[in-house]
Amino acid sequence: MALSRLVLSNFRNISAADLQLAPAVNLFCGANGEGKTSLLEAVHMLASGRSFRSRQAQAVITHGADALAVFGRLYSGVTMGVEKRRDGQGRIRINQSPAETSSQLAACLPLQVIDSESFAALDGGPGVRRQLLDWTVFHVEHSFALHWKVYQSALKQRNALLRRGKIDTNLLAPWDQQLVASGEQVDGLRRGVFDRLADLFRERLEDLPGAVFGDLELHYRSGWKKGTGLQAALSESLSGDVAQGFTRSGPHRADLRFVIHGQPAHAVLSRGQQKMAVCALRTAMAAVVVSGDNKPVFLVDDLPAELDQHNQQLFARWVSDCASQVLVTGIEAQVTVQPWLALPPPWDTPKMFHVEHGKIRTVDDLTE
Ligand SMILES: Nc1ncnc2c1ncn2[C@@H]1O[C@H](COP(=O)(O)OP(=O)(O)OP(=O)(O)O)[C@@H](O)[C@H]1O
Repeated sequence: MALSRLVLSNFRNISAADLQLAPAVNLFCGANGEGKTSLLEAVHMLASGRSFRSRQAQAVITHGADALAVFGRLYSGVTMGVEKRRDGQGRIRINQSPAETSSQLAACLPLQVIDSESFAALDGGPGVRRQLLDWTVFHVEHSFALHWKVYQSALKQRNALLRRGKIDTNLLAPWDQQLVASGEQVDGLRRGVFDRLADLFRERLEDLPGAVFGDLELHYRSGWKKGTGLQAALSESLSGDVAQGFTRSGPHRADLRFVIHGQPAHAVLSRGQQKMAVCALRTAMAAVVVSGDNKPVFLVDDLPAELDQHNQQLFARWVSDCASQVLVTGIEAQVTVQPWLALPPPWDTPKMFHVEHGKIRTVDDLTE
């Protein structure tokens, strides 16, 4: 669901901004360090309650200010607000009422971010890829959040017992039961979504220049021994789990693998090819969610970096097929606007903003 209005106060170097956003493409251009990424970061905070660059809200609040606030209105009329204070307190509101969890924000405003950290989908740890799969499952399978929560709480209890060392294994039984019941559910929901995701990912790879993409395979790993039930896997690894003090099998160890001729994809693909593989994955994730009826918003930090013009245009087309809206940053306005101009309306008429010293203004003329 697209954002129609975005209001910020004391967000990094942006002391105040009140923006009317276009329903499709919004471009934010300016020199280094002027506040472009901060603006995307603010939208991310609105959709999740946290920054994508810093764990500490204090780092994000403008130096010398006590609190930051981000407010957004969606084209549907829904309003959302996040406030963070320097003392660690904060507030989340949806339609002016307090929200209990940040996942309520995520449900209102599904978001995809593509920035320099996105390469971690290929070269980072399994946790990053698990999160990507789970983002997709969360938005299409409404029971997923509950099963995952139950699983994580059982896992915490089981690990606490395992850490004690010599334990009566009967004590583990109730937690194992909960772990198996919720863990099999989590795995089943992930598998169903993964199959759709893998098909849509492959479709996008077919658009890409370079035979190497024909050899790129995406695999799902459940987190325990193939062909075994979770209960059997837990029993089999029990002595090792007791020795190590934690549970080594289960959906908390799930992973997605990107493989080319048996090698991790990031060891084979060029940097630009890696970025396109990430873009293919992110837009495939969004396309899975679209069939669930809530189109995501894309935040793209410096789209032109590493991509030639053909790939930028391809990405713009993928986004226009699966997103409700995109906010893109770039340094040169003329370069940043190019990929969108050949798309069908309303994607061909980007709204342009210039960002300078934390001040954001709309511009009509690209040479301004
Ligand atoms: N808490 C803060 N208070 C005030 N200013 C901050 C704070 N944190 C960061 N800044 C400054 O805000 C500016 C915004 O940086 P941002 O990353 O948004 O720039 P950018 O336009 O995306 O640049 P680039 O093109 O280099 O990526 C930087 O100059 C940074 O030093």
